[in-house]
Amino acid sequence: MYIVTAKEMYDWDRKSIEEAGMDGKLLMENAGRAVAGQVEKQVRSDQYIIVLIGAGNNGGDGFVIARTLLNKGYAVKAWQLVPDEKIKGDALAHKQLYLGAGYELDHLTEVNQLFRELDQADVVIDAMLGIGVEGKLKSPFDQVVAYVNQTQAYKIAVDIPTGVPADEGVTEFDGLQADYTCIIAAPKMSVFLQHTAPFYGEWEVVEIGLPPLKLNKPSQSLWERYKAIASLPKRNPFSHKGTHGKGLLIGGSYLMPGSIALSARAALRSGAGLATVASPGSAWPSVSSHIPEATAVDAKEVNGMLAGRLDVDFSNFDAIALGMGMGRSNASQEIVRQVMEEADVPVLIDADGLHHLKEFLEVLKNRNRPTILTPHPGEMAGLLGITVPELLARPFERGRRFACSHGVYLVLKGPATIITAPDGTQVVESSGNAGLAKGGSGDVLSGILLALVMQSESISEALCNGCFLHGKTAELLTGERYSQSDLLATDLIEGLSQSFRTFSI
Ligand SMILES: NC(=O)C1=CN([C@@H]2O[C@H](COP(=O)(O)OP(=O)(O)OC[C@H]3O[C@@H](n4cnc5c(N)ncnc54)[C@H](OP(=O)(O)O)[C@@H]3O)[C@@H](O)[C@H]2O)[C@@H](O)CC1
Ligand SMILES: Nc1ncnc2c1ncn2[C@@H]1O[C@H](COP(=O)(O)OP(=O)(O)O)[C@@H](O)[C@H]1O
Ligand SMILES: [K+]
Repeated sequence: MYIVTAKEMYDWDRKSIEEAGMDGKLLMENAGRAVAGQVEKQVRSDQYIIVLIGAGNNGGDGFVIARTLLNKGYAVKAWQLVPDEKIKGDALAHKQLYLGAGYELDHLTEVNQLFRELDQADVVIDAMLGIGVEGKLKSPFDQVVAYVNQTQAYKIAVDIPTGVPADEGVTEFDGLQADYTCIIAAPKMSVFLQHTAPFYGEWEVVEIGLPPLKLNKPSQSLWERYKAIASLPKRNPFSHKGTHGKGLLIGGSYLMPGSIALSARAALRSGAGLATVASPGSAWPSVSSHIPEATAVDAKEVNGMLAGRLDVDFSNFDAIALGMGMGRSNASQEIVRQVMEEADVPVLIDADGLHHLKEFLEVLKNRNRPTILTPHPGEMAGLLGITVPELLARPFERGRRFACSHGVYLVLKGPATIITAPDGTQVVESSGNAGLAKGGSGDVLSGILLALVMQSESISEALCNGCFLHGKTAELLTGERYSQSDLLATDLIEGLSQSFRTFSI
C-alpha cells in the first residue's frame, strides 16, 4: 500500500479524471459510501450522529455520508459550517443530491447553537477539512474543533482529522482528536509522524475506485503482512549451517555485556547458521552464559572496551553487525573504521557504532557492499547534527536525503520505522507497541536484521521483514502472556518462535 503526500493524492485524483475518464462526482460518491460502510460497522441506528461539513471536497464526502446513512435509517443531522456560496463543484453536486433526496440541512449561524447539538451527539463525523487544509484553522473551524475535542461523542474523521496536515514539516496546528479515521484511497504521510499520528486514533483505508495502473507510484509505501509472508526466508530441507549465514557481531563491553548477547541470541533465533562474537575477553564469560551456541574471536581491550584492530578475516563471514554495547571509548573507534574500510560484506551499524561512525561518515561512500545504519531518533539527529524535534518534523525527507547522499540503507527506528534504501525508496513498518520502549529492544532488532540480511536476496526486504518480526512478536506477546509494561527484550527473543511459526509459512 502506497503512502501519499497531499500533492501525490491530488495528482492521483487528476490522473483518474483526466487520463482514465473517471468522474470526480463518482469518486466522491464512492468515497462517501465507503466511509458510510465503515461507520455502519461501528454505530447503532439509534445513536445520534452529527455530520460536520466544510467547504471543500471533504465536505462533499460529508454530504454523501449523511445521505447514505439517512437512506439506511440512521439518526443523522448534517451541519453545513460555511456560507452557501463557498460550496462548489462536485461538493455542490452532492449537496444538491442530498437536498434532492428530501433531507434537511442545518446551517451554522451561531456557534453556540451547534455546540448545544454537539452536546447531545453520540457520534460526530468530521467532514470539515481534508488534505486541502492550509495554515492554522480559521473561524469557525478553530472553535468547532476545540469544542468537538472536549465532547464525549465518538469522533470519526473522514480522510484526515480536520486541521492535521497531510505532509511532514508542519508542527504547529490545531487538530481534531479522532477516535477513528476512515482514510480515503491511501494513508497520508502524517499517519506515521509522531506529532500527527495520535490525532488519527484507529485508522483504516477505504478503496474508492481509482485506477491503479494509471497512477504514479509514490516512493513511500507501507510494509504489510502479506508481503512478509511472501518474502520471509524459507528453510531448505537440504541446508546446513553455512547455508543460513555466518554472522560476526562486534560489540559488548565489560559493563555492557548484555547488548551483544541479546543481538547474538536474536540472530540465532532468527535463523542465522552461525554467530561469532567479537567482544572484550572480560565480557565474554557473561555473553557466552546467555548464548552458548555462539563462538568468539579474540579481541583486544582497554578498560573493558574493545580497542585497536581486530585480527579477523572478515571474508569468513556473510555479514557483520557492529556497535551494540560497544561503549564510546576513543580506543574502540579504530575497529569501526577497520570494518568500514576492510569488510567486503554487508555491515549493519547500531548504537555506539553510530557514535563512532559520526566522526568519519565520508567512509560510507567508498564501500562496495551494503551498509545498514539502524539509528533511533536521538542517534539519527546526532548523525545529522540537528535536534530530535527537527528530525521528527521531517523524518521522511531527512532520512531520504541522508540515505541517498551516503549510499546506505537507513532503518530510522520509532513507533513507525522508516526504512530507506540508497535509491531513496522508503518503506514504513508500523507494527509493535510501547512494550518495545525498553532498553535492549534495539539490540534484539540488530540481531534479527543481521540474520535476515544473510538469508535474503533483497536487503530492503530483509530489513522490512526484520522490523515486522520484531514488532509482531511484541504484539503477539503483549496480547497473551505479557503486558506492555513487563515485556523484556529477552522475552522478545524467545517469542520470535511464535512469530516464525505464524508468518514464515
Ligand atoms: N481522489 C481524491 O483526492 C478524492 C478526495 N476526496 C476528498 O477531498 C478532500 C480534499 O478536498 P479539497 O481539495 O477540496 O480540500 P478540503 O480538505 O476539503 O479543504 C478545502 C477547503 O478548506 C478550506 N481551508 C483550507 N485551509 C483552511 C484553514 N486553515 N482554515 C479554514 N478553512 C481552510 C478552504 O477554504 P478557503 O481557503 O478557500 O476559504 C477550502 O474550501 C480529501 O481530503 C477527501 O476527503 C474525495 O471526495 C474523493 C476523491
Ligand atoms: N512505542 C513504540 N512502538 C513501537 N515500537 C517501538 C516503540 N518504542 C520503541 N520501539 C521499537 O523498539 C526498538 C528500540 O530501539 P532502541 O531505541 O535502539 O533500543 P535500545 O538501544 O534500548 O535497545 C526499535 O526497533 C523501535 O522501533
Ligand atoms: K476531515
